Amino acid sequence: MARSSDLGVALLGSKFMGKAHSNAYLNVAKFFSLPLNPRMLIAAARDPKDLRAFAKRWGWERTTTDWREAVADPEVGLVDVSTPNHLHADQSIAALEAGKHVACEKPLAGTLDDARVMLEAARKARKCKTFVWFNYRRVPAVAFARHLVERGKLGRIYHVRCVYKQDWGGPETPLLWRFRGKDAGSGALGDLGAHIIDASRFITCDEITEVTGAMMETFIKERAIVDDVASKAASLKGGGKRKRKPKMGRSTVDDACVFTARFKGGAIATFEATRLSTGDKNGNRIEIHGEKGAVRFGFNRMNELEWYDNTLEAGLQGWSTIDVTDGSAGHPYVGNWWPVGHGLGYEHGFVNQLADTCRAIAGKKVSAPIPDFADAYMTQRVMEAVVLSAKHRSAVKLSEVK
Ligand SMILES: NC(=O)C1=CN([C@@H]2O[C@H](COP(=O)(O)OP(=O)(O)OC[C@H]3O[C@@H](n4cnc5c(N)ncnc54)[C@H](OP(=O)(O)O)[C@@H]3O)[C@@H](O)[C@H]2O)C=CC1
Ligand SMILES: O=C1CO[C@H](CO)[C@@H](O)[C@@H]1O
Repeated sequence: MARSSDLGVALLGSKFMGKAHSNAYLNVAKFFSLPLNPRMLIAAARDPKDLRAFAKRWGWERTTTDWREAVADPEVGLVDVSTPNHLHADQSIAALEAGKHVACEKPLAGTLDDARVMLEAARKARKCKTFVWFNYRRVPAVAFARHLVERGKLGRIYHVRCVYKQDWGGPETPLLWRFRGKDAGSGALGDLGAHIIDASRFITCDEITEVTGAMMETFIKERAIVDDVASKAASLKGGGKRKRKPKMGRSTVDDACVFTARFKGGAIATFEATRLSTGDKNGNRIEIHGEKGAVRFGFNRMNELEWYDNTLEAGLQGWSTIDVTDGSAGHPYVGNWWPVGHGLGYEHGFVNQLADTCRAIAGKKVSAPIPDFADAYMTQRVMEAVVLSAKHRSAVKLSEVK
């Protein structure tokens, strides 16, 4: 039975992110004391059999293959958009028009045009709050790096260096929606680059003003077409059930991209995002160097933050590794989980973000900004500047990208 403190949730999409978010809805109220608790009301996807099994496993009360039915449900207060990028606009806007809060996966949209109409819809729906699942903001080490910047520990920032390197995009991986421009918008740029653009803006508390020297490359031009049978098994691990000689289709997105950028505060930055970094699985890494200190974060050691204090006397200087697992020492979120030293994993970022989302919906303060549509639109503009810079082989000022 619904309680007044319940937040009815409709989840759109039930695969990778559908699971990550379901895990968050299941666990958030067990680890955080919240002003309202999510109720897993209705899950929507295309395949009814898969969907029923998913709902049973994760505890969703109802299912539908019609996402509009889920969005319109009067008991739903929050619509969670966990579908491919080309659906984010229609689904988010329908939810906002129905008076629901929206938590949409990243990137905000496949295209800047879609992102713009989403932003306009969010502005019109004054009573509704919007959130974008840039989950790395809620990794304790990343949130702690921002705290250090806010406390002036780095001083003036000179360098921002970001890479997001994965290797699942080899020729064996079929033409998933992630390789189709009309569904994904872009490839490595929107999939991986969006995360590090967002994280760099978040940690530095600064905005990118110019993108230069972008290169985007589609190394693998054709991939096996995913037929209906294979699509159920095909995944980021590659393969799935293949025909002997599969029909091939054109990949219309970048496999990799690199660019440089300038921040308003004067820092210069390098970015690299790739699905073809052989040997790298989730190589999300950010390094920031300032006048007074520097930080380095790497997802492979996500419970640690490397720190260099440039204000110490010369003989005492050196990189140190902070074990970011001590809530009582001010490390964000971890106090809600395990005793010191019993770190967190990938999935906890989503739970931490959901806790802050529930607080924000209830009008409570959160310790660091959760990206809303306006915030994620800034990241989308940077992505567009990258596309324009690569296309015209030129520098692009963000003021030229609206
Ligand atoms: N924050 C993060 O770290 C991550 C974010 N993402 C983002 O999450 C979103 C979803 O990605 P992910 O969960 O990996 O995607 P999946 O391909 O794993 O799942 C997509 C889901 O959307 C449903 N769907 C509805 N309509 C369509 C359609 N036309 N084409 C394809 N699927 C459809 C699918 O239904 P059915 O099950 O019936 O096929 C499926 O449940 C993307 O925006 C992506 O960028 C993804 C991974 C990590
Ligand atoms: O955000 C993301 C991070 O990694 C995934 C793959 O492992 C991406 O495809 C995804 O969209």
